[in-house]
Amino acid sequence: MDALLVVNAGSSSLKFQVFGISGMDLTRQIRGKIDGIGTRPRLQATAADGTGLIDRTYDARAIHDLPAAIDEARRWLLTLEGFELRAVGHRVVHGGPDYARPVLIDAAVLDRLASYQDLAPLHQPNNLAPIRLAMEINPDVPQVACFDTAFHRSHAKHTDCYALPRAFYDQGIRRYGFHGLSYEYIAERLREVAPQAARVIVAHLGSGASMCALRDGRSIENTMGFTALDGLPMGTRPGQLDPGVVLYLIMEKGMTAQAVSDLLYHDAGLKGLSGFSSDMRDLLASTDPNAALAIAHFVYRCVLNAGMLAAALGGVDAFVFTAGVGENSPPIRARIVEGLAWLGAELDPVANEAGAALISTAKSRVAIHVLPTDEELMIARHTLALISAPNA
Ligand SMILES: Nc1ncnc2c1ncn2[C@@H]1O[C@H](COP(=O)(O)OP(=O)(O)O)[C@@H](O)[C@H]1O
Ligand SMILES: CC(=O)OP(=O)(O)O
Ligand SMILES: [Mg+2]
Repeated sequence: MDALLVVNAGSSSLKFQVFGISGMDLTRQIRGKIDGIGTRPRLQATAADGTGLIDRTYDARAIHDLPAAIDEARRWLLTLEGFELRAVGHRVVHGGPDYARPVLIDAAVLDRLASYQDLAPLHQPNNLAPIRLAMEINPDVPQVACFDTAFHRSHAKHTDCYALPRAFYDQGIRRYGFHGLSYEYIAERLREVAPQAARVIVAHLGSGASMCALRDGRSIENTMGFTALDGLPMGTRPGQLDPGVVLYLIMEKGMTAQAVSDLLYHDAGLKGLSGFSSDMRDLLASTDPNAALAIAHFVYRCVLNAGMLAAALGGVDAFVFTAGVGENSPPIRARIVEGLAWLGAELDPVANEAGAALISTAKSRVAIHVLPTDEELMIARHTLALISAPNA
């Protein structure tokens, strides 16, 4: 069968899927992921009918980073039979000022994408490594890069700029925003499940976390900026931080730029505040007061940022939870919705515990949805469209 491979390297997980292609039709054949990288690595894959193909756990040291996960996933994928690889689609977190839509990758594109490495050090190197590998192994198979930043390129300029001299904007120092493939998918789902909702806040709460304001299905604002450090607190990133803290650490505490970068990308957020884990499941299961502090901070910042996006939208018709925490954690959803009571949001606790798709009461003024995201499907569609009509 002609097949398309999708690769999505996140900050704590590597997701991969195989789609069968026939003309412009895509049929999902395999869903796979390695999550808990560096904490509790686990490789799982299922066939189209949900049958388990592999479920293997590893010692944290065996798969301690994304390159190790890529290696393991590749070894497993090579054992599959019956697929003729026709294209590979990749999630690439940063598209910089140059890429407002998916692009076919060649050596020049790859060089350009590598130049954004410092703008997304937790992701970009891991996004580009499998591209280089596939170029080496299968140089004739087309590869497509799909960007987290592209969906936000519709933002108005006054929302996109920082209050810095204009030259900095022209150099590309802008509020790009991320998780765009996820928001693009959710916007599409909302056209089916809530077509009347014009003003929507989507909370993508995973290991990386952000929120997006959708007006009529288009992104008008989000909580991330130039890099994926801004906005909400995350597994290992602090979210919004006074830049004065960075200056103080370098100028007064003598930290090197690299040490500050490591702190902000790897040792802050839930991990930094709790002192022991970046994984929300660990914090929820713990009785440590520092875990409670990390959760309270996370919930508070989510509520605060939702208020900001509500202002950008001039009111809220619907609120969507998605990604690892948003899709799977009833207690976190409950606490965030409690903080949105001022907007007229009211939770149906039974629906929330049951993991229903709609978790608000009938009289809630904001419809609260839980919609599993599907970045991989968006990547597959963009990839198929580009290889079918590369010059469109
Ligand atoms: N049942 C759960 N309760 C709370 N958090 C969960 C649950 N399941 C997964 N998560 C959280 O989801 C995160 C992974 O989300 P995901 O969107 O897959 O992340 P990423 O793509 O950024 O690697 C994990 O770090 C974990 O904290
Ligand atoms: C942009 C980003 O933070 O991505 P992820 O949530 O996959 O880490
Ligand atoms: Mg992710």
